[in-house]
Amino acid sequence: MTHYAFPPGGLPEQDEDPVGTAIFTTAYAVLPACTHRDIVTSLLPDWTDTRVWILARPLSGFAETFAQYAVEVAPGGGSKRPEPDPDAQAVLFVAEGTMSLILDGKHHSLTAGGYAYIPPHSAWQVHNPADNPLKFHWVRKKYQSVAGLSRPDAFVTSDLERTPTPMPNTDKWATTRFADPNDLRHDMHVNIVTFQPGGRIPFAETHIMEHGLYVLEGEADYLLNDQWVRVGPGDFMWLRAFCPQACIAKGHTPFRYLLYKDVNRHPALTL
Ligand SMILES: NC(=O)N[C@H](N)C(=O)O
Repeated sequence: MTHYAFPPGGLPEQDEDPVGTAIFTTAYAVLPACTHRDIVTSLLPDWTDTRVWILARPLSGFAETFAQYAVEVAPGGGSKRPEPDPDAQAVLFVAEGTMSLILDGKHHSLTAGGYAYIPPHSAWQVHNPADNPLKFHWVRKKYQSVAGLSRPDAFVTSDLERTPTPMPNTDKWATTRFADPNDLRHDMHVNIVTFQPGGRIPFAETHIMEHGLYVLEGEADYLLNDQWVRVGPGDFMWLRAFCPQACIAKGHTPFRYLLYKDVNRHPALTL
């Protein structure tokens, strides 16, 4: 059965040795699942009974484009004003529990695998109507509008309803695309990438798109710049533009991750 990872939370034992697997460099970061404990969560204005692991944010003036959160909403919690920035668009991806989403006046109920694209200037609300926690991933990006192009339409779907598109020349690497790649109104994609055991990115991809990469299930060796790192469920990777990347899926089950990338726009020019 498909499983979608989420930060484990909890507290480490006081006699544990600190695990030194987190990596932070100017080109990439690795925040392993074991670093996502209770004491690194944030609370947000206008959200009740909710805690958030903020995994990525624009950081340095090198034009990072997105923020990425893992959000845990206790029963009865949620928000009537989830997004303070009207220019921000969002992708919500449910890992566990039930999400009640009101989007532009329409009600949607999302369970594990559920996916919502929320354009900028949308009216939306999120609540947890169930008796168990709602756990979801939230990617935020300020929408970069273009003269003559309207904003993209909202949509709600599920990983379980989508058919992954195989990558060229392989049956071991496929991408589940939620937005139409030819629809230039979109300036970000949040896809799910799936590798069968032994599947690989067989060269060091080096491109302008930034990535937030949350491992949903399975294991792999991942190349970041010049370093190979073993990653598994709940590990998060942040890659700045042009950071070389490749991977080899290990183990006996599919390796899957939620992948943010910025797309379809000119880079801003500075003097
Ligand atoms: N690291 C990745 O999975 N990269 C993808 N091939 C991508 O950039 O779409």
